[in-house]
Amino acid sequence: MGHMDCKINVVTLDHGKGLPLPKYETSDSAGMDLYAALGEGETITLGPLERALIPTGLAMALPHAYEAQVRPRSGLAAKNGVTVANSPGTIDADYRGEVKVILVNLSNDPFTIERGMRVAQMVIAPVTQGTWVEVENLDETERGTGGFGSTGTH
Ligand SMILES: O=c1ccn([C@H]2C[C@H](O)[C@@H](COP(=O)(O)OP(=O)(O)OP(=O)(O)O)O2)c(=O)[nH]1
Repeated sequence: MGHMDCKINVVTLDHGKGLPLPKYETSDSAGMDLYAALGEGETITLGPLERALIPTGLAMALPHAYEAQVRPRSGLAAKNGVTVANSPGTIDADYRGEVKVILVNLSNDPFTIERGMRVAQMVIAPVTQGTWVEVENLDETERGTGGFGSTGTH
């Protein structure tokens, strides 16, 4: 079965010019890696617990009822302790600004970001919007109000 297709209009911004568009690395990759669209020779160094907004050089128009999620790359997180501070970041379909990655360094060592580095990944997903139905009582269930570790304790 093929993947759902989602055509996304994209504009490449100046400082990202020359970088490839993000792509799926394998035929079944869920996310496309986002490149740091820093200027030629520009670097950003994150000290321990520091964060920064990393430009991707992309402005896009997702179709109605889609979103994009900015998620960490597991390699960066495991090797360098560098992750996405607001993970998953939410890109709304009506957002026309530059997509940015909020990277945070959770390690004890400084981490330097260079132009073209793959700093995060972006997953395209369909959006469901909920509609409230206000009622007096909720139906009864086996779980009831139990949560936060309530199962398996008796
Ligand atoms: O990691 C992210 C998260 C958000 N955005 C952009 C796209 C998104 O559509 C917009 C607003 O994001 P969000 O709703 O998460 O931010 P907010 O703090 O609630 O701001 P706003 O009041 O502008 O909605 O910012 C990014 O570029 N990267």
